[in-house]
Amino acid sequence: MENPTTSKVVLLACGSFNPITNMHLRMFELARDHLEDTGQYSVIKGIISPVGDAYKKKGLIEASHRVEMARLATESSEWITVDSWESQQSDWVETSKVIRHHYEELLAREHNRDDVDTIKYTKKRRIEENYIASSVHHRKRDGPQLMLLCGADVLESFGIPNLWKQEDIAEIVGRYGLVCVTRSGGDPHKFINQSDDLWKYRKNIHVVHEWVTNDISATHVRRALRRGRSVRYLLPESVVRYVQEHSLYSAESEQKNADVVLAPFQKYSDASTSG
Ligand SMILES: Nc1ncnc2c1ncn2[C@@H]1O[C@H](COP(=O)(O)OP(=O)(O)OP(=O)(O)O)[C@@H](O)[C@H]1O
Ligand SMILES: NC(=O)c1ccc[n+]([C@@H]2O[C@H](COP(=O)(O)O)[C@@H](O)[C@H]2O)c1
Ligand SMILES: [Zn+2]
Repeated sequence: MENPTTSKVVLLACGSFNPITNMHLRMFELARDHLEDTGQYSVIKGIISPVGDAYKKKGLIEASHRVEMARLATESSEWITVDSWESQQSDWVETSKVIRHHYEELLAREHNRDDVDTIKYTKKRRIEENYIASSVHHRKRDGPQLMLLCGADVLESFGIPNLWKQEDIAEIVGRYGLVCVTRSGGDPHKFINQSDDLWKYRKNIHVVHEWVTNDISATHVRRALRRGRSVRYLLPESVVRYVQEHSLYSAESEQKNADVVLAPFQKYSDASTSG
């Protein structure tokens, strides 16, 4: 029987998705199982938010392609969706602002079910049914929670100087919450233990252990593609087809932004030098 005190959760994953891989999709399934297994949460929706071109990461191809591939990849999911708001902003948007944007949308949707959404109608209807079912069964005072979903490498990147603002980390982890999926080579528990800031918010950080260690990375996929190797079964078939049809990922595309500083470094190094 369902626990009447469960909180509704929406999971938001920010990243390059250059291109989206099966592991990005698995990350959502693993996180939902983990959260629901605690008996405290009911996960009603997942959002993939590809970063905009202004992030300037090396090898980052146009957002329109990355968004379209993510759309194709999530077509068969009943609960994972893609949102292009972040990718359409002309400047790079800090993750804390992306979360705020989606949280405001979520609250607005709670009050107005007629708002426009990019997800197709059937998926929208299923998600809305979930909302309704959860609000009938679990009369929680507060609305749904939005949590950031990431791999352990993103959590560990919190420790890289000039990449994240301390107040943003505090807001993401303290106010919203983080779901972190283990990735080979990382040890999120150790990282949390060693950081006073993260330790303070440890109850808001849900570490999901991926037992089937999976080393799929978009870097590996791009490398295979520019060498003419197969990437079948690492990506959804529709994404493999899209990559082929548009001849994406070449030696040339990998050189994009090669001599440009990543947007957060640009932003925070400027801030520290300008006083
Ligand atoms: N194999 C994986 N295990 C756990 N998390 C993953 C895995 N692959 C990607 N992620 C997570 O998915 C999110 C988006 O990642 P991103 O788009 O950078 O993919 P990536 O495979 O790491 O790509 P790249 O190699 O270009 O960095 C991040 O939170 C990242 O940690
Ligand atoms: N300070 C910040 O808000 C900050 C810093 C670094 C990366 N990020 C985000 O984390 C994600 C990381 O993506 P990659 O792992 O593909 O680089 C991106 O969505 C990026 O915008 C945010
Ligand atoms: Zn990555």
